Amino acid sequence: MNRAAETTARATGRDGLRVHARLDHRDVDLDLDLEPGQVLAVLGPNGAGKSTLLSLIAGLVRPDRGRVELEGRVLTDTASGEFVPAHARGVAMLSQQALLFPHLSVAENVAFAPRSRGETRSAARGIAEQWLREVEADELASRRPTQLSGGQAQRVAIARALAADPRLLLLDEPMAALDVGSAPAVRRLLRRILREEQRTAVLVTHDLLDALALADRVIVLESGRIVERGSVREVLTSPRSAFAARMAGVNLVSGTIEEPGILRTSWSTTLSGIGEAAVGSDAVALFRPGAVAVHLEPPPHASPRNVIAVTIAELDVHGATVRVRGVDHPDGSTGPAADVTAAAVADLDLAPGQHVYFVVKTQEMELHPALAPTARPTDI
Ligand SMILES: Nc1ncnc2c1ncn2[C@@H]1O[C@H](COP(=O)(O)OP(=O)(O)OP(=O)(O)O)[C@@H](O)[C@H]1O
Repeated sequence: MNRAAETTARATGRDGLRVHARLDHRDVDLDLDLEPGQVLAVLGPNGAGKSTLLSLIAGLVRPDRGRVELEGRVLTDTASGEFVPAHARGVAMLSQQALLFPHLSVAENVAFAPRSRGETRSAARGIAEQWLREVEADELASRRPTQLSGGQAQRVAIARALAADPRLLLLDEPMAALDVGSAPAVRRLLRRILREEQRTAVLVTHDLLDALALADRVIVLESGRIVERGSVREVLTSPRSAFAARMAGVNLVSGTIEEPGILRTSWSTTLSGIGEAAVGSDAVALFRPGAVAVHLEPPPHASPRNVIAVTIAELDVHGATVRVRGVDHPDGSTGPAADVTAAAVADLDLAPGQHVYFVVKTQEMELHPALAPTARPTDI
């Protein structure tokens, strides 16, 4: 099959990835499907279970209960005892560090997987040359890994992963260890490889840019459970978890819907907004920092506006905009943020410790149902 035909088969062929796995001692319980040709970004705080998910898929960790399938092939099944070892899964992993074999040249590193699967020396060399060209690293072929920059080494690691002809790529924060100068070029390269070749991939990242540039779907993990899932756009425009809201740069306040369009927080602030959340249900109010006006006194005729009393925690300057951060809410959740102009900060003479009022129009306040209980019950 030529590359184009192979790509089409990859994208339209059989099932993609299915993971249904529980690991008791890490308290991880995950359940996800990914269509072939899609890239899934996995977001979440430290210790949420992101690396564990990759290890379960790669065959580095066995679940206590569960099943992992790739393109219709069972890789792990605790019910039947099936467990395909890591090297035979057709899964390639790319980590933060390139982890090239130090004693081999760049070309030999990339030729390693084709050689291991039985290609002749010259065929493996040809495959290595092709992938090094693909990642624009062909001129590095005869170098040793110690003679490469971080960005160059990561390009070579990408070529080495692809030369193994994987059915699935696992990317564990591939740009995290690169300096700001080389990360964009590697991100562009990955975007080209993932998107143009319609590869199926799972990408663990802490960087919103990676999710936006590379992924079709997003899951957010917290405490070993998937708390949000959807398209990148859905999750980042209407986040429901505190983590996704922070990543998306929106304010999130939790509470209960007291009457249609009114959310009451546990510290008895009421917020009026627009949205479908039902009376009596748990809900979140979302508003953008740019939609907040900062006042020194509560405005006398605030309706239909929301007035939130805030103590300023800090001021962060981003170009001509200043982000005014409030101290955490009484329930311990992240305090609200407002983006105002530097001129407004000067006029109001804002400073940390000061008591101010954040004012947000009702139309700018979105009310959404809160997340379902975090643990999706598993039936395995
Ligand atoms: N080798 C291990 N043995 C036992 N428990 C582990 C092991 N590795 C991770 N854990 C635990 O499993 C849970 C999930 O950890 P994991 O490393 O998957 O999180 P993560 O989301 O990748 O975090 P980070 O962003 O810090 O890398 C945590 O409670 C962690 O302490």
